[in-house]
Amino acid sequence: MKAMPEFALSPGAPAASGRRRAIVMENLGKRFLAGKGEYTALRGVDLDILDGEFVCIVGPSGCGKTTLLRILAGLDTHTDGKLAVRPAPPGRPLTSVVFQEHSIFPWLSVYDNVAYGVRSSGMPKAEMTRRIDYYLDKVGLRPFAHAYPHQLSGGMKQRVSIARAFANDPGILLMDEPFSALDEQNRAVMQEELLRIWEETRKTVVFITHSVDEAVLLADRIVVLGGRPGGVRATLASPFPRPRSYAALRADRAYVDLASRVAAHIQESFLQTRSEQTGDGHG
Ligand SMILES: Nc1ncnc2c1ncn2[C@@H]1O[C@H](COP(=O)(O)OP(=O)(O)OP(=O)(O)O)[C@@H](O)[C@H]1O
Repeated sequence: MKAMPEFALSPGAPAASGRRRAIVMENLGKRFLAGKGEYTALRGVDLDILDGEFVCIVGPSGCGKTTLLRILAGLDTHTDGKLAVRPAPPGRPLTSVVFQEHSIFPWLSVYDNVAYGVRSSGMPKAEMTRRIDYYLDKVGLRPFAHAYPHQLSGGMKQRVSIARAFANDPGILLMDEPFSALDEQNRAVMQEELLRIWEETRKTVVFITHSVDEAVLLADRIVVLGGRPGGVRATLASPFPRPRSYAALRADRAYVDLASRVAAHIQESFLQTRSEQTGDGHG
């Protein structure tokens, strides 16, 4: 995907924190055609995401989380406001997306699935092999490099998607509920694996989840979307140092406090979303 031309309007200027902004959304909105009218899924979204920041987006069902991610991924376009994404360095993709359902090719081996994007980057073969092996190791799939997707569990397939996304080395990693189809044990393992890889790469990540615990474990900042049309209802900064582990975090009183605050904002957004549902021209 190409860098969006509006970035010229806001060329990587530092945010108040002094860190560069990776994504700038100003009054961003999305209207879908719905029957003879239109349906506004997002309205007035003002949100900056900083370089190297791990942002989790939470909010009630239908508030526009996936719509927002699809717009950031260039899979859909915004209809109102401005969006600017800092261009990735030459030879690197602007974004990579990991979806809820793994999206790996059944006819390719684990190795070839992870290699898929990197192969078209023009990278020298030795470096490519080193990078793919590195991420296969990170997600514990090196012994399965020559296996095919039908020989893997759901958790292993999702690991392939994650290894591929990191191996592509995108400017921004977008994740839409990547662990929600996994059982609790696999989910906990994957969250810690993701944290470990992220610690090493410090990529800009936008991660959608329905799980408050997951958001608190992973995020530097949690953004609560809500309402109909959806918009930013709250943003909460995480006070927890890194590296993090679930065990240590759960024993921290501040963890319970932050999780309760996030849950309260989501509940508030849910009630607001429900009360705004009537007369929306949808369905
Ligand atoms: N292509 C489309 N055409 C019309 N309406 C759409 C389209 N895509 C999404 N919507 C509507 O936009 C709203 C937001 O949908 P979206 O999938 O972004 O919500 P969400 O917060 O990700 O929900 P969930 O948590 O259930 O996945 C919903 O009301 C949905 O029906």
